Amino acid sequence: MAELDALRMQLADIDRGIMELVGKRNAIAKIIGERKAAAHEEVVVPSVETVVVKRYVDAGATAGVSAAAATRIARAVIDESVEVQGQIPRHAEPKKICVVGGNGAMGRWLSAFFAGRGHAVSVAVLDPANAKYPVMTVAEACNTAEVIVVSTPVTTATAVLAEIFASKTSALVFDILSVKSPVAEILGNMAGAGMNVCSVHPMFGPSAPSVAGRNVVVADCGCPPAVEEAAVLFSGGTILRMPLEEHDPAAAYVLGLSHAVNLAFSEALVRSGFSAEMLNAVSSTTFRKQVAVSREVSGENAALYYAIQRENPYNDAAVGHLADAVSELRTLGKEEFCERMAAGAAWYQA
Ligand SMILES: C=C(O[C@@H]1C=C(C(=O)O)C=C[C@H]1O)C(=O)O
Repeated sequence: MAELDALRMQLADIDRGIMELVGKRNAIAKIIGERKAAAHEEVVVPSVETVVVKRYVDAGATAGVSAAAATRIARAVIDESVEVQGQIPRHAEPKKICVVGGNGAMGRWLSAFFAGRGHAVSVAVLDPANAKYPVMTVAEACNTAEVIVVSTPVTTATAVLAEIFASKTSALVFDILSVKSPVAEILGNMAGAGMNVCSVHPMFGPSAPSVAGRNVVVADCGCPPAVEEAAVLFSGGTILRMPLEEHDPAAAYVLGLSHAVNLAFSEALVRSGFSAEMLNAVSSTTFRKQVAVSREVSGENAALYYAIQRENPYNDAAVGHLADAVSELRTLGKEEFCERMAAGAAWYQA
């Protein structure tokens, strides 16, 4: 026992040393992050990360650490340094920004995010008593704000955009909806009338600690300068510019399909009659990973997830492929099964 205790003390010393090194690494990453912030550059540099991961794998091979563990450790320290860099305030030219729907989960995230960057944030909300920022009406925002962010549910966004359209405001206007088809027409009309409008989709939820390393789609609905103006507001994130009409076909896969897979997985578990405790006790590697994702998805905002399934007209085709693939899996012959599995592997390789 005394021998084990002594060995564990040695491990404890090493563990503290590792944390000390990660802390030192973070401090250097922070300096790199400050340079990036000053230059309005993205935090994540995938080509550098590839080199870093290889460095861990190579050093691991020498030190007797498996490639798998070296890769996981590399990922953990890189993710940590990305978050450190994401917390560095980015000094943009301060703007008067009104977040419509500023009491919602993403509305709150955006308000705090913009306020943290030195912007003067106000909100237009249904319940002013719960607001964390000065409250104004949409009409007032149209008169006084320099940026109006529409962060409402899909069902109310069109009416809000119509009110903004009617005001002919000169403010930069964008929504952050997960589904763009319901607002594509009005956004196009607003741009056609000369308004400063685009459409943004942060590809993350309100639990994201920063924008660093996270994708932000900035979609063009006919006013390219608005795209650039909005991109600056999200500087540090990984900005992806695209024409508005390209958003929903892709979102049907990166949101609709991936939610559907997880929702169906959870539903199948509910129908199984087994308890979570029982299946977790016999879990396989794949089951454990799948449960981690599906469990997280099951706790998300149901109204939003419903809209993502129902309001994106491209979703039916994406989820249809899933339904077909699952039903065919039950009858495929061995040869075809193997071919399809190989085709899947090849798709990821390409
Ligand atoms: C530290 C940097 O920023 C990020 C973090 C990296 C890391 O922790 O090694 C590598 C590349 C970037 O994605 C950098 O650019 O060097």
